[in-house]
Amino acid sequence: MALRLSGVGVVHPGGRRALEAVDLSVADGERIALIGPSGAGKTTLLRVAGASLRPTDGRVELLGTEPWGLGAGALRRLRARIGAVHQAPPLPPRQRVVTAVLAGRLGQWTVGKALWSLVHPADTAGAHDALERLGLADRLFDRCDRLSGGQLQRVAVARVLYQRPDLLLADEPVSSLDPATSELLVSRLVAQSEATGAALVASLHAVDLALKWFPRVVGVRAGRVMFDLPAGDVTPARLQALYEGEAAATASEGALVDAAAAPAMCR
Ligand SMILES: Nc1ncnc2c1ncn2[C@@H]1O[C@H](COP(=O)(O)OP(=O)(O)OP(=O)(O)O)[C@@H](O)[C@H]1O
Repeated sequence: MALRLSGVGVVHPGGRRALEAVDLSVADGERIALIGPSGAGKTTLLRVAGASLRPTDGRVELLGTEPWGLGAGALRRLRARIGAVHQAPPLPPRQRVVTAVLAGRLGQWTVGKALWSLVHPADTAGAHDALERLGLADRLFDRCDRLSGGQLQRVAVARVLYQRPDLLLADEPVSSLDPATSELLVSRLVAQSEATGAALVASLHAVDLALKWFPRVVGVRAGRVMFDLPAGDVTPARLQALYEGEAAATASEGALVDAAAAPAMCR
């Protein structure tokens, strides 16, 4: 099992509850899209799934291990098996594209090799190959601050392709991208999952992409899983129920929706 969350709750500093009693299991090789309105808790859920945020309540099992019972070294090795694409890729502006891509494997290399690769890129052919899959091979030696926002997002995806993680987590990887580039990025993440058997969990505001590329779709609203369904069962009515409470939920200072009061198809 790639990921198992049981009764997970998160209260952020300041007291805002972002997740409540979330149960979610993701098998090896499975592809899941997280959808839901802004502030629903998707990023928080992905941070818990990537062991970068310890939940306030509940249990997390990640690639067969409970991350929060591990020592620092074992936790670092576990995190090196997880690949994450963020909404705004944290790429140092002066870094060269090749170095940014090779950084995907820093966690898997010895400290010496990792430090040396910052000066002398160790595997330019590998970085070139990953960038080629995203149509960006000609920018291999450019600096990151010479790239557009969309090109930077492609570099961030090239980095996880190069990393070859066992679990792929993508937090709105196509925010502010044009439709063709969005399609390219999602298709490459899906191809990577299929080729390597890595599970893929991606949050997406583009519902059409979620339904097209992901066999299973999880609707999240106000910190709770509202539905967890095969893509073919996500009807317009379910989507309306998921998104229609957005304004009300925001207005009530993040108050959680009572699951018992949720529509019948929710669980
Ligand atoms: N670091 C933080 N400190 C305090 N509150 C936070 C923090 N991160 C998120 N929150 C709050 O937790 C709730 C869920 O936020 P989260 O970012 O997980 O939602 P989201 O579904 O990813 O939203 P979006 O689609 O807009 O990215 C929100 O109410 C948000 O304000």
